Amino acid sequence: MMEQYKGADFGELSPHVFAIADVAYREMINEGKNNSILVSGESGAGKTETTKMLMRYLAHLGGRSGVEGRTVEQQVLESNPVLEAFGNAKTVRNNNSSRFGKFVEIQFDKTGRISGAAIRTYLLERSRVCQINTPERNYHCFYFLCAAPPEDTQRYKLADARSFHYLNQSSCIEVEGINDAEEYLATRRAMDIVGINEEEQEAIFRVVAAVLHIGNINFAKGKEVDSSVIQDDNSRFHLNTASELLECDCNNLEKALITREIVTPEEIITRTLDPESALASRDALAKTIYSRLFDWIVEKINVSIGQDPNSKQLIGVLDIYGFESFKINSFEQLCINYTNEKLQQHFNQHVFKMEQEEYTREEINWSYIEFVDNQDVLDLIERWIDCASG
Ligand SMILES: Nc1ncnc2c1ncn2[C@@H]1O[C@H](COP(=O)(O)OP(=O)(O)OP(=O)(O)O)[C@@H](O)[C@H]1O
Repeated sequence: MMEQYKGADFGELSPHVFAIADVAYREMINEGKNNSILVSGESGAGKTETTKMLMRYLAHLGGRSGVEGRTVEQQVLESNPVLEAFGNAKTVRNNNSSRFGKFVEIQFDKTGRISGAAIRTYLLERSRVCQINTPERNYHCFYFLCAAPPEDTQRYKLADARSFHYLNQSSCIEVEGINDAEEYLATRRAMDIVGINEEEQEAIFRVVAAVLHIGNINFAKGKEVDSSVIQDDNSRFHLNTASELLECDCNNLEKALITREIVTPEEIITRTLDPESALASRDALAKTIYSRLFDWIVEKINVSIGQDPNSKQLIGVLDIYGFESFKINSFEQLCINYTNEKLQQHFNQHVFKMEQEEYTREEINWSYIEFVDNQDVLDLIERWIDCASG
């Protein structure tokens, strides 16, 4: 199929993602134009799969066969399983839903060969780390790690996924078509290819396990008013294990969870927290650690793939998270849907509005094409943001 679309005139063959990638590549080569491809659609529509096909096609056109070692295109393609393990989860709509936005910039040299790449990610859904509902799951990597070979799970003091609060809030632990044990090994192999070494892999999974242990730390009321203590021996075990895995002092970790420091111009005031606030601070810590781990992995992949400082030509592929509407929508859905509306407006602007204005200007006889203009939706959200920010 790739061969058929290679160099074919746009529109000559049936519509296909390869046709879009082909025209982007040809224009870049022939006219020196950089191009970006926006892959949009609601959640589960097939954006991520389409993005992978676009990248495979670009690798087919600009790849360097016969090159020794790991090529840029191989690393870019192999970064998908790694990013999906840490940034994708089962949702109501999609068993492998991307919970972040991704912009992949593929750089080419003068001869049209791929010479570097950069991956930028946006807005990982942090709330999922601590809160999930049936029939959804948390991020895949947690289940992969719980299903790892015994020597690995023992090292991280892990047990069945059902024993962890961050996973057992949903009754969905296994997903049809996903073999967590095999995926764990596949993720490790993909990490090797993208240049994450054994020691770094250990550190990554230590942090993943630590997040699970943090989620099992519970609090009881302390003697003082509005204070709390570690609930029982079980919670203390998880606190100790989390601090071992994170290589931090156990007392400091405990203090960080049950107190809050308020910095004033004069002094730093330490206040104790009631059990409910301590739980909130536990969850905030888990979310922050996980999202920073994700950013670190992306950064690591980028360093390993490498950028071409001399590259003048590039093709960007944007895979955003799709539009979502649940029974209860949170701030995250507002951000996701606002982004989608904004991109839809960009599409409307270029495909309908500007094009038709040009027809009018040039007095071309054509029949007006109706489209749903979502400007009112954007006005509503943007004016609300303006008001909220004062
Ligand atoms: N071209 C395809 N061929 C076969 N199956 C596909 C194809 N595209 C998508 N699918 C199926 O649909 C599922 C959802 O696709 P994908 O993850 O690409 O959706 P998405 O639009 O990126 O969703 P989200 O916004 O939730 O990340 C895939 O896991 C796969 O099972």
